[in-house]
Amino acid sequence: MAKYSRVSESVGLITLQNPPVNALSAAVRQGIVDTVERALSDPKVKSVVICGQNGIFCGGADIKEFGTNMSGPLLVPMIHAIEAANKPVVAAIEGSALGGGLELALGCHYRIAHSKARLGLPEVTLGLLPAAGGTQRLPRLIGVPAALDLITTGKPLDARRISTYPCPRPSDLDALFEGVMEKVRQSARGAIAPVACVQAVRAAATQPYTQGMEREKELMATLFTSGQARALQYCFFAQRAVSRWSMPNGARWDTSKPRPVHKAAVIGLGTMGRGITVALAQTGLSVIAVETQEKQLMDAKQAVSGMLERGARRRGVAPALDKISYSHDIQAVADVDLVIEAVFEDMGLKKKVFQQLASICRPGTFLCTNTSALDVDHLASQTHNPELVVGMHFFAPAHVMKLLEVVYGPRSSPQAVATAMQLGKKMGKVSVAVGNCPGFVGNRMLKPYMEQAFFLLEEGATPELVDRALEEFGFPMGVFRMSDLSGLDVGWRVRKGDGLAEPGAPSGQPARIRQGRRYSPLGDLLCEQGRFGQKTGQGWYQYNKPGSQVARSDPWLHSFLEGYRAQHGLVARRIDNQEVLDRCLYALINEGFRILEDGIAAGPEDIDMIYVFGYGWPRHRGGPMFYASMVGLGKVLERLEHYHQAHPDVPYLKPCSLLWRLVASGSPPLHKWREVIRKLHSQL
Ligand SMILES: CCC[C@H](O)CC(=O)SCCNC(=O)CCNC(=O)[C@H](O)C(C)(C)COP(=O)([O-])OP(=O)([O-])OC[C@H]1O[C@@H](n2cnc3c(N)ncnc32)[C@H](O)[C@@H]1OP(=O)([O-])[O-]
Repeated sequence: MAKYSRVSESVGLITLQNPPVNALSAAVRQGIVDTVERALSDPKVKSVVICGQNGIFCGGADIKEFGTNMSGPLLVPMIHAIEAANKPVVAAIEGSALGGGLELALGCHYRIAHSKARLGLPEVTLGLLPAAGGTQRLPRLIGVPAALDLITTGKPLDARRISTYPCPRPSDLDALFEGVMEKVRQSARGAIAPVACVQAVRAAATQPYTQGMEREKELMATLFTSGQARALQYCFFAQRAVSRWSMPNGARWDTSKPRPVHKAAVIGLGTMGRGITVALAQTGLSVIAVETQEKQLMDAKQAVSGMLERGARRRGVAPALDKISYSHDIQAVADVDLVIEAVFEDMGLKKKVFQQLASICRPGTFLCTNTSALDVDHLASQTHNPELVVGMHFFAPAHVMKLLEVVYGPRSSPQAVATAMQLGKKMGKVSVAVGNCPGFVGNRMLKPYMEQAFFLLEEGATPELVDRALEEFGFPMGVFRMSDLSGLDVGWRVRKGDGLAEPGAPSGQPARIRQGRRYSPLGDLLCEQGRFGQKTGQGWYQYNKPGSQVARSDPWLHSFLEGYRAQHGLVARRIDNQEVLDRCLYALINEGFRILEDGIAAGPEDIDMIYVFGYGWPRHRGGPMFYASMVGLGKVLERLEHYHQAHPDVPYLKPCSLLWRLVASGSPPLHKWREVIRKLHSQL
């Protein structure tokens, strides 16, 4: 696991060998200890070089070992021994030196890095801190401010020449640490690792090395056993697991070959279409951007160019303006490899576009829709080759948000899914393959979550109370602030389409019952008043002016809620944070179990990654299904039953049969759920 050789007579060369990233497993650590000892005791050897095989220095500690009984030499004494060596030891860094890998390099006396190498301490993203001396050595090497930045964000750096480093000279250390701590607490949203990172670097800056190392060890011990570290490490593997997709018909990632896509088209240049165009062009594809309205086309061209220029400035590259050609004629897409339709969310309009595409595009062109909830199979049936049709559901802003739901219908070919998944990966997205149903995975689960929030308002809560509870849990925005941001009219249009938001219920039907179940018309009533959220300056909150983002509590809304309750004979009761979390989150999780039961998502990791990357679910809580497994499935079931008994007219609160089954089979850990689901499907 660490090869030893002697080069040029006097140089001992130690090569880390543990594909794919030379992670520091027990065997590698043992290999390093043995080979360092050998080099130091060989009188012919005057200096030692440590490098990694296959162009990568080292990806850090072996994360897979974290959940196990760790054996083998410890990293800290191993690195100390290298630092204490009486012969010069040099780290020769190619590819990546991350986490424990960089800490190993920091223990060496010199470091030489390839100009393309990436160096970083990403431990914080796994809920940990660099506890092999990283928080103590790095500030000593590059200064406190730069070390704080690297350690608290986990972002990697390119290798740089020393002359380009700013000179580390903090004038007021206390103010610096307080400032960083404040910033970290705000952006961490309840994550404890970034805070511990600041505390550890503070020890480096204020205490002797040995005491600093003690502090680092103590903080790491707290993090290591925290549920947050488990959740973040779960996310690391889940993010990689979702690329190994499978479909219920047995098609899989490793047996389906994607087709290369060089030229793509985007139809419809509203907010989504513009973002998708930018994302494709930045990936290096040629893009035909189509918008039939001349004025809209001109506006879109200006907006897309602006986005590309800003992005290029940030990344220090040339903007990919010449990758895009604009057209108001859909015929321009005749020779592309793949089309992404992003017109207005209206089935009639989308059907028409698909019929046109089917007759214009050359045979074999993949036709994708960016719908967020409509039936992909129905669109596929408008074409001659339904096997070439899949959904590519991007999230706004499409060139920024990491999530892509790739939606397959019953007739989508494995090759079409593989091609969309690979294109997503090229665009830097976390692509998750999901089945076709209204709302797919993400928006389908959002429905019961939002419904509960509305019901809580009817029962006595305020938007402020509900949002605060969800934000304290770790969401960047509560449900009502989010709804104001994305526009209340969007959901209103969908509810009208579903025959729910009729002004005045059909005769004989109470206003709070629709289609035989409890319904809250609160959102519809606000829309009827023209309160669409931020864009109109009023929604669940009030804003200084239309477009402003600073939400303020609105006395009008509070008296509106009181009037509404009085009109419907509802008596407001006290609702606490726990009830908000229980009702909103467990209703969402229950739908997640239904999605697994229906085979719409292949496993809980898929759902979790959709929520972490697309819906602001706090990463340090691992995603909704992971969270349910941490809370305990028995408890989730018991709470759902309790609330369903209290609200029998709310079907979303009725625990679904997969949850019952999992609890009946002893609440197995999340990685075993697939077995229970498989059994369930084989019995159906
Ligand atoms: C005492 C404290 C010590 C210390 O402070 C703690 C640490 O070091 S914490 C650690 C701090 N270090 C980090 O957080 C670095 C985490 N790693 C990365 O950021 C990227 O993997 C890297 C940039 C290295 C390569 O990117 P890429 O080229 O796009 O490749 P890829 O990402 O697709 O990975 C390929 C395969 O390798 C697997 N695997 C990777 N790393 C590890 C690991 N450390 N372990 C185990 N496995 C690892 C990965 O799961 C995947 O497996 P599979 O079965 O094929 O799905």
